Amino acid sequence: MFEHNVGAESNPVNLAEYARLARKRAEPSAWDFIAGGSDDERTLAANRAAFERWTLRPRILSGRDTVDVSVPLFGRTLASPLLVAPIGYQGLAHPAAEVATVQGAGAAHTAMVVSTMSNRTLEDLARAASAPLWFQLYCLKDPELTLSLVRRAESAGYEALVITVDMPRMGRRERDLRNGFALPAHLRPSNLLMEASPELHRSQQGTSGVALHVGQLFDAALSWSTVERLKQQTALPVLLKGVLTREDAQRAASVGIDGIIVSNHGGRQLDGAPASLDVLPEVVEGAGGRCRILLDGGIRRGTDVLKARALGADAVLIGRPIMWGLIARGAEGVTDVLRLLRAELEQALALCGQSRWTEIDRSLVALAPPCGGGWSAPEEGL
Ligand SMILES: Cc1cc2nc3c(=O)[nH]c(=O)nc-3n(C[C@H](O)[C@H](O)[C@H](O)COP(=O)(O)O)c2cc1C
Ligand SMILES: CCCCC(=O)C(=O)O
Repeated sequence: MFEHNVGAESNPVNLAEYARLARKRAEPSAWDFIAGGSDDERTLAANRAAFERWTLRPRILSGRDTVDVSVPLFGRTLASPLLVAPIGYQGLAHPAAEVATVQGAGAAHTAMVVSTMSNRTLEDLARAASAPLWFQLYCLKDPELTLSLVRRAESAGYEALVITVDMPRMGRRERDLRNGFALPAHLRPSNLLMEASPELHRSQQGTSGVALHVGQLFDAALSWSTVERLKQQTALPVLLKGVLTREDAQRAASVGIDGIIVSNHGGRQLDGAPASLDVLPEVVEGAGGRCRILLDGGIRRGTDVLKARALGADAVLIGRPIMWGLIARGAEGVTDVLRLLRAELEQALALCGQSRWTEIDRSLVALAPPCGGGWSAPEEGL
């Protein structure tokens, strides 16, 4: 299983080794913020366990010696089906924060989704980019401030708008409550031009500064009408991030949403929500071919990416492993994590007797026979 292969740490050869290295280097409460999930962290563990339940069905003697993992998506061809997931407050991981991630992703020819809660402005990040950028939007209580973020992203050349819909309020992350986690004073939510709220930076055991800030700022009454209005207000492709049911996929498709990201926010929101991989087939069915389908949560190996494809994903997003690379080695670490994962994906594709990402179908996977041991969540929240 994923964490069993952890060996040399100075020169990581897989993502688990990056996790080890990053954990040693990170400030403990920042590590907890990044690694943790909500409540009992069941959904966090479920995301990984879901991949373990599927096996691959390799086909032999294919006679093909090339692999092509490029993906046509929203009018452009991405070099690979990997995207960097939106992650807020990357200054916790590295002094250069999102600038290093954008540079690292660019060097790996990988598209990146920039969070509303980035520590560097979306304009600065656009200037540092050499691969496509998408903008992730948190809908704020103030609709004008929300719309101004969309306009800024459009002007700066972002190519898609990802509206995160699973955080009308923040999940209870008990690690953060225990640590009295707050954002260090030198880190700011730079896209919000106002002064940051003092709560965000106030550390007090039993509270999370980040959660208090979300309570003040985010639209807790976020609804379909807000999403539909935003869809009308922008010409960018619009994706909803955080869809987990057939019903919501049907509705998203019926209001003209261009893409769905099947996600439980990396197990950080509703604990008890299903693993994203487990609900991928029903979301694909609900969307009925009308939206592109992406998935995130628990992807740590190239074979995981392949399984997500076989069950219906057009592309996938990578969250925490990007932070492991960033903590361990800055921009180079981000590039290396993405290169490792892509190399694993290409290797797995070839060993499955396939040559094209776009041609993979459901016949590539089968449910694994139940094994006695079961999955236990690694303490690191890997
Ligand atoms: C530290 C951290 C910060 C995150 N910040 C955001 C964010 O600002 N916006 C968002 O839509 N999702 C955010 N997410 C969720 C990720 O985009 C993604 O859904 C999740 O991390 C994927 O799971 P994985 O970490 O197992 O790959 C964050 C996740 C982490 C771990
Ligand atoms: C204010 C949101 C912080 C980033 C986030 O989405 C998360 O921690 O999951």
